[in-house]
Amino acid sequence: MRAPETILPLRAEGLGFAANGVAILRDVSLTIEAGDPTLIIGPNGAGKSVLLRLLHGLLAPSAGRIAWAGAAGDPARGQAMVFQRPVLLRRSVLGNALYPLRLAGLARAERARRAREALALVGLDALADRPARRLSGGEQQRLALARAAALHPEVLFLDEPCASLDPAATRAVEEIVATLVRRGTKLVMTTHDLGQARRLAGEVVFLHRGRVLEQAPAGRFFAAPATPEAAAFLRGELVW
Ligand SMILES: Nc1ncnc2c1ncn2[C@@H]1O[C@H](COP(=O)(O)OP(=O)(O)OP(=O)(O)O)[C@@H](O)[C@H]1O
Repeated sequence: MRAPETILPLRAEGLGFAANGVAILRDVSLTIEAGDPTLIIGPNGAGKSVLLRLLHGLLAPSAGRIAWAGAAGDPARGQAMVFQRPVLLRRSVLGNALYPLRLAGLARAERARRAREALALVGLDALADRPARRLSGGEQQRLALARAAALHPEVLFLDEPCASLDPAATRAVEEIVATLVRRGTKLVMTTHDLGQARRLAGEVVFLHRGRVLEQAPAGRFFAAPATPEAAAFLRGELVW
């Protein structure tokens, strides 16, 4: 069930991030609205992961600000994140799905219901009692998705969730993600896989050397990128 008060749009204004005196993100301003998935793409080292971590609140910006709507609520409650390499607890598959629900303060019966529902969503219900760390890479990533989905976030951040998966496992993750999108979850995702970006994106944020060069509807971005850097990236000619 969606919280009655939306936390979107999410606005970043003049966002900067520097580490050890090196600017990694510079003057990033963008608005993320409810609706179709936002895919953040760009060459290796462009700052995609750093941007996602800033938006999620895992990193603090060195400059600028991030503002969620629905200030009355706690934005942390409306969003969840899945990482490239999931960190699973040394407990069962079900135990992993239950854990964040307990942290969120949900009642026992509701925790059990949501965890079971999320495991069914990702096709892991039959493996509920297995030790999570013995799952395959693809299964572990599906469990990480279940763990996040069980929180019923309005916004789900995914950082290269398929980077270490084979094509079949990648397809499975994409199907789960598509189901979440159909259910109304706003997806904000980084990927280096242009095919995946084309399959999933409603809009594209193109990042290059720490700056947002384009934010555009996916159809327009892929058909007619507005900057020479994006055009070169789409041709496979921009490596940094
Ligand atoms: N906490 C940090 N401290 C110092 N440097 C960092 C930190 N996080 C990221 N970087 C550097 O910032 C740059 C951008 O990193 P980031 O991981 O965001 O890029 P990316 O676009 O996600 O790249 P990739 O596609 O290779 O994952 C890189 O040069 C990286 O080494």
